[in-house]
Amino acid sequence: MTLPVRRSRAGRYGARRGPRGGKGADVSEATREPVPAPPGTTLVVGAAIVRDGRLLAAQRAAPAALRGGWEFPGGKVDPGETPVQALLRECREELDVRVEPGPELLPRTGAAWPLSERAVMRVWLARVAEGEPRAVEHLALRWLAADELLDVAWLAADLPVVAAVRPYLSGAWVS
Ligand SMILES: Nc1nc2c([nH]c(=O)n2[C@H]2C[C@H](O)[C@@H](COP(=O)(O)OP(=O)(O)OP(=O)(O)O)O2)c(=O)[nH]1
Repeated sequence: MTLPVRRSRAGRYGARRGPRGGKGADVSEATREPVPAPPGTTLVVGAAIVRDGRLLAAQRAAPAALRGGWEFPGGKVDPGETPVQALLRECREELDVRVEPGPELLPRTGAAWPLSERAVMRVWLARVAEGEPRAVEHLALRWLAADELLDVAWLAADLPVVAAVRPYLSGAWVS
């Protein structure tokens, strides 16, 4: 069966379907040209770290309004940094691990996942290449199996991303 492609986006990102059809989203290679956030928009990056069929979720400690909410490890891209550099830095700072980014998880519409009126997030599938994640800045970490994905209170904007990760929990995207 030929899987549908999103032609308008495929050219820009070199997007391809995931190995199992990637029902929730398209993926692209981490090495593609970075896509800047629209002017006036903060670009956040997140790592969907998968191991043994589980997704790593991290519980925010701050600010107060977000404390207790669960998210993808990551943060804002600093000036002069590429998004992938920011992803690696944030995972080192927050989890004390080196991650290896895989394909980017793309929303069906738009260049990135909307977080708010002023922020968007780009998310890469990733695996731990070195170290064991520990909650350096977060309250807690959890490895969530497919049937546990919604057991934690994700930040609202993350829910579509979590749904998009689900088909990739098999780790089959790791070549
Ligand atoms: N890291 C991360 N941030 C998220 C997610 N979902 C979501 O809405 N956000 C929001 C929360 C924050 O308002 C913003 C990211 O800011 P951050 O505080 O993580 O960034 P940072 O580590 O660079 O922190 P700072 O230098 O600004 O203190 O994006 C997510 O899954 N991961």
